[in-house]
Amino acid sequence: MISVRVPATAANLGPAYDAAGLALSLHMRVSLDRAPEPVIEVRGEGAERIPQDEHHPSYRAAKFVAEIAGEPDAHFHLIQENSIPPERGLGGSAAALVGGAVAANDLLGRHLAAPDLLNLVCELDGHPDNAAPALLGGLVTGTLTPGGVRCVRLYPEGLLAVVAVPDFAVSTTAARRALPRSVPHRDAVFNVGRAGLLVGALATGEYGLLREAMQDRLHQTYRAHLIPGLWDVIEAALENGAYGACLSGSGPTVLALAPDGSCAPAMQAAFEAHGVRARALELEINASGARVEPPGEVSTPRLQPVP
Ligand SMILES: Nc1ncnc2c1ncn2[C@@H]1O[C@H](COP(=O)(O)OP(=O)(O)O)[C@@H](O)[C@H]1O
Ligand SMILES: N[C@@H](CCOP(=O)(O)O)C(=O)O
Repeated sequence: MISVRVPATAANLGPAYDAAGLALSLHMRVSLDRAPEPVIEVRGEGAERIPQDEHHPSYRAAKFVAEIAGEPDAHFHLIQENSIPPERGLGGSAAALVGGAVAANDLLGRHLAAPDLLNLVCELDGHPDNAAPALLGGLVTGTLTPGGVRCVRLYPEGLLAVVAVPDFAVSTTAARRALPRSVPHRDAVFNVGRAGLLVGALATGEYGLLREAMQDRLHQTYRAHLIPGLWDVIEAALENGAYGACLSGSGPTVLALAPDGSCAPAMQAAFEAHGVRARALELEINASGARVEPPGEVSTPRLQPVP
């Protein structure tokens, strides 16, 4: 059986909608073996919200890889041990796709080279801002082009990701449906400037710029009605030491980039003031991305809330 450990990701980082994402120290493990018929087992965080059949994203990705490897009739035994809360804006579905694709590629003889794997998982997810950092680790900024994914990976140092994870789900599909078909030109200009500043600040360590650089006009405003307290939680993070804060992916989780975890209780309290129970987690930036685990090096991924 091949086991792959895959990190959660926070996409968008405010203005970089569908363009940038950060890998986080919160993981799932996807284990895969050949089997005479499909067997899917899901354990851990949010298992009841995850398909336990061939619709499981890891299974679907594994089948895509099997087709490319010339084995369209292959079946698998899949075990997922999960610590990434599903439908919370922490890239759970992308991580599952990445885990299934990487495990199947290893199991079936590595027919896909690294760039092909990257293209496959980003295409399956529909946008590269979760799948690319889940596969590669660090901060990845990039885009889908007719020639495949083009991206750059950075590793910002001295930065913690504090996330406040509400106890309700928002599906990415529903949150994408909430977006308008067109936006005012001035809002597009607003975001282009901030997205550039964001990547520059994260590349150079000028984190004092993040407060401005993590502002957005392309998606958060249109999604705010789905997340009670969004603006107050962002404000609470900024008032309690965070460099910058925003919606994580399509939400409902709120992400703060900070020097330490001191903004966590205030973020949690701000959600509570709106009747939302939330767990606050202090996460590090994951540098390795998806990693095939050597046999014997199997640790159970655990979700550890801030006490
Ligand atoms: N951690 C996870 N593990 C496995 N499947 C997941 C996970 N998170 C989400 N999914 C699956 O992907 C579907 C789409 O999830 P999505 O709304 O994109 O959530 P997320 O923001 O967590 O990626 C879910 O309905 C679920 O079937
Ligand atoms: N750019 C996407 C990111 C979705 O991230 P997820 O973690 O919510 O799946 C979007 O904003 O729709």
